[in-house]
Amino acid sequence: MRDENNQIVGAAAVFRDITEVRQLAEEISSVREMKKLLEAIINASQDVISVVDGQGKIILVNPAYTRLIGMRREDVMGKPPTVDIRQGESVHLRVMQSREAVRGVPLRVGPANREVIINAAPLLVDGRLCGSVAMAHDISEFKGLIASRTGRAPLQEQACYTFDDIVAVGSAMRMALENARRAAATPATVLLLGESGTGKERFAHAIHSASQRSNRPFVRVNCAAIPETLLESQLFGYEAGAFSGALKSGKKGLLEEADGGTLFLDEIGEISPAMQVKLLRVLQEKEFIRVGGVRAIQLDVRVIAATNQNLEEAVKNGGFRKDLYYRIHVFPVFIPPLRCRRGDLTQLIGHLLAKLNWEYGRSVQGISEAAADMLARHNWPGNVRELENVLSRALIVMNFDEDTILTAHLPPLAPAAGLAGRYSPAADDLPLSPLTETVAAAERRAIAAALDGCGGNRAEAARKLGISLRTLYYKIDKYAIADDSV
Ligand SMILES: Nc1ncnc2c1ncn2[C@@H]1O[C@H](COP(=O)(O)OP(=O)(O)OP(=O)(O)O)[C@@H](O)[C@H]1O
Repeated sequence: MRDENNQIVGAAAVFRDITEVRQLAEEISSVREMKKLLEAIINASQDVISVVDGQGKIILVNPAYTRLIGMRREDVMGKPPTVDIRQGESVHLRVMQSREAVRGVPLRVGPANREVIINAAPLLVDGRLCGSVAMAHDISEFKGLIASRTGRAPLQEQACYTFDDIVAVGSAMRMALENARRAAATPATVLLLGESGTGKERFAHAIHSASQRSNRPFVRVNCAAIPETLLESQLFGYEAGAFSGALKSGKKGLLEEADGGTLFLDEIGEISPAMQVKLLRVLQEKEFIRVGGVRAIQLDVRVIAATNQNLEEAVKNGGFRKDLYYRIHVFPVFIPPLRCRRGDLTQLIGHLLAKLNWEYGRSVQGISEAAADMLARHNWPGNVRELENVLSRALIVMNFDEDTILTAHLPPLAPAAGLAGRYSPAADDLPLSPLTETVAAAERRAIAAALDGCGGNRAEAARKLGISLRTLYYKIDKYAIADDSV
């Protein structure tokens, strides 16, 4: 019917449609608001969250994930949940198979091999499995918290790095790596020699990880950081009531903590003559007595020692016991300074950038040619650690929309003598020890003689030697030139 009534019915239908559309629009907008709110909550969470869909593909990660795991959103989205795992099995896959939640699963994740504990649960909508959600917690944070509450340094009981985590391009470094690999396959005591920041600790981790003791503890003792008065009780532990302030139950020392595993004695050149005697006894007898105790405790540890000092020189001038030196000098591995392996620079920069991106929650892609050239011409007295610091500073000064390190982001770096021109990779890998040691010894002698000749006046000695005062201070420190010779 095409009468008036009909028209009224038609208009009512249009009005009803408009009302429905309006309601729908309101619902959509509130769903959008809810989605935004949920996203804001997930993004604000300090907990690391990742979600996979029903097909087991990653569909959501939050910024805390990027920071902790060290991988960018675009590197993981749409990928299987195993993409970020270094060690262990994917909890998402487990949850999807069992449709049950899991709690407290330890894993190692991301380029930095971060140790985390994961809880995960299935996403069930009307009984249908739609995916899985996981939350990761950084274990080192817990360890730090426990340490700050108990006042006790956290024990490092697992090695975090393998040989794959060591950049070694040039022949000198590859040789060091090869030696270390050989040493790892034996139970021999290893002595890591190299300047500060060359990667001795990383090598120690890698040797342990590749050894038969890899699933046993790895305990690092920084001999320079523990005060002399505490070193003995920290190393050997003590019996109940051994001294005032001692725990009633007594305490295990680091040696016992390392039993069955590896004991990493970092900065071994720093220990006092008295401790040298005690340590020698442990290495010879393979047993020790707790402070205040009488019972000898058997010990089964593999020792890796490291020093940035010239121990041979220290033995000659009486600073280090000869017998202890020979005990630890079983399998020496010399790690060359960065200035002698400039061919490693490009790869090191890439490796460190991945690590720093993770630490700073950034996604810096690379470095300009001019900036790389500037880094290649620096002498790197602080070695890889200095390079890491320079790159960290660059990341800090960069704006969030910049993804390439430019010279403007770098601090002033003095070009090394003889490297004023463009760096040529062919000039890589200066000769290895013993020539380096000979040169170092000659340098040490020259500096000590100059200081003597100038009555200890460092500014004058620096002028005579033709080096900056800063370099002189660095070298005095590096070669442990005693104050009395100054
Ligand atoms: N070959 C390498 N590849 C990748 N990273 C490295 C390498 N060498 C050193 N690093 C990094 O450089 C920094 C310094 O290394 P490390 O602490 O192992 O040096 P070190 O020789 O033990 O220093 P120190 O004598 O001062 O204790 C660390 O962050 C380490 O991870």
